[in-house]
Amino acid sequence: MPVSALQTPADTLEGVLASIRALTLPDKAVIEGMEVLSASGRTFDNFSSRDGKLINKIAACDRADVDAAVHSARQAFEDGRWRALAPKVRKKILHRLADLMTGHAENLSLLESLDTGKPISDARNVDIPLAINSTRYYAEALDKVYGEVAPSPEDRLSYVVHEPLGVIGAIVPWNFPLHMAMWKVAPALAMGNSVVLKPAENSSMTALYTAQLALEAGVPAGVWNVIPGLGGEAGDALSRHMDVDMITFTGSGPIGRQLMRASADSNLKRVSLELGGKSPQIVFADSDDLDGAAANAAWGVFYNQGQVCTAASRLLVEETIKDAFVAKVIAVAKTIRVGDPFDPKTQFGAMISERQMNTALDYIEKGQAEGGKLLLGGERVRSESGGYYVAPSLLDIAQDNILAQEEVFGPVLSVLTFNDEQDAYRIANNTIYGLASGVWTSNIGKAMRAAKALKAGLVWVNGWDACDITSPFGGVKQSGFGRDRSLHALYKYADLKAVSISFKA
Ligand SMILES: NC(=O)C1=CN([C@@H]2O[C@H](COP(=O)(O)OP(=O)(O)OC[C@H]3O[C@@H](n4cnc5c(N)ncnc54)[C@H](O)[C@@H]3O)[C@@H](O)[C@H]2O)C=CC1
Ligand SMILES: O=C(O)/C=C/C=C(\O)C(=O)O
Repeated sequence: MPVSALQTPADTLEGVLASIRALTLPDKAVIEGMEVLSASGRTFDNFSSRDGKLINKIAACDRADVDAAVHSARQAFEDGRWRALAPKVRKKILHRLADLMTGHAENLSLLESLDTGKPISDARNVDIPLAINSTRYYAEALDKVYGEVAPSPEDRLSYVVHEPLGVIGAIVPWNFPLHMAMWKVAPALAMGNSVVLKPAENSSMTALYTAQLALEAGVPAGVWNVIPGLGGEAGDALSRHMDVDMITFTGSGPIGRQLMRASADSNLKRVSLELGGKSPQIVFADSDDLDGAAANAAWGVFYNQGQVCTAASRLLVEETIKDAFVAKVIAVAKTIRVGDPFDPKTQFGAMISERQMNTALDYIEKGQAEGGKLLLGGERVRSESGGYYVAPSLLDIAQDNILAQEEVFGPVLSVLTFNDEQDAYRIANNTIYGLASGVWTSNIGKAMRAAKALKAGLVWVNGWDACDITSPFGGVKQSGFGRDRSLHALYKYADLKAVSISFKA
């Protein structure tokens, strides 16, 4: 059980390594308020992305553990130990959780960087603060959930209330482990549900740690269970469970499809899917901030080593400024400090796994084989460390190149050109995905037309990743459906009940 409170973050590589050595690494499931081994006693190996070495062995939950966790969550839901608390009490407890996460932010950052290979500075400045922010946002929102009074005859009162769904199964990925978890867990809990969370097998530790903090904050046992394990075992069993009311998921398209099949084959549980993307960033020649556009073109895809569902992986630049603009992007990319994730100065760390690294390298090779011209990077770096590092890479491609269509989920930026507005929107929309999109222009009319023309759940004009928790996040087409963030995500975890009462004398 974690015990440390506010710590001063180490500001050297040696200091971070010493802090990590001092940590107790979470490795057990959290079910009914207890840290438990898997029922079978099996574990899975958790490897470091930074150097490929074994970090620890974590409980490998399977069907039996999922049954226990869902049973615990159901009991907690039905007896009302959480749902029936006054909203102001639940709010206070979730704020207390956010306070504890803040107190433990350095440990959470260390665990996140250790598990994923992301730079410690990103974990400290982005992942963990955003996870805390989500917790606070939904703590604050939960006592503002009002129902409606519906038009009725005079001797009748008809009203509509939002009721929690019951047991929510949350399945999250490894690219922003705690951040993605709290996008789902915080609104689901705020609405009064119980949650069974399955973290990705590469990145279970911050969720396990935070579930312990939730107990300390006063979230009753059983209300938030965490079952680490393999996707095909724990994740599959959760998705097929007859007593889970909803699966909320972020991850790959193939698993998203599988979750829908599992729902259809079991109890028709709701499914909310946040899947991948091939997001375009369009740069018009009339932009008066081409330096800003270049910085966003680079960081829009290289942040988190490109492992972001909204990665701006297609740069669409107006033909007339192509060469000058691409030179600017390359200049920015060359300043990115690739290095040891535990060095606080590092801006770009390791990819999650050997598999993910090889996927990125394969795509770079295929892109070139299909005529793409490599402009930067394209190779594995820091290989002597044993970790999984790919250089920020840029390719000039044609529209029929595989890199114009398929998600790489790695640090690979593909450059395409367009001639006019309609050409830009046509190319931008020419994928199966529709998650994020961006436009750089100084023409307000063009910005408005682009916002309308782009088929995406998110459109950012003159800035990439420009929204926060207050805006809904999610996609159209094969990027999925359902939204995280904002009040829309809160209501996603509720059902509507319409009541009509006669008071005729
Ligand atoms: N939209 C996003 O943010 C993400 C997209 N991806 C995409 O997916 C590709 C493969 O990455 P993976 O880690 O393999 O993604 P994935 O979709 O397999 O994993 C995401 C989560 O689903 C779970 N899962 C896996 N198989 C499952 C099953 N049969 N039933 C239920 N849950 C299951 C995993 O354990 C993990 O918790 C990446 O290269 C990337 O293109 C991956 C992670 C996040
Ligand atoms: O915008 C953010 O804060 C991060 C979003 C990342 C994802 O949803 C993802 O990569 O899955």
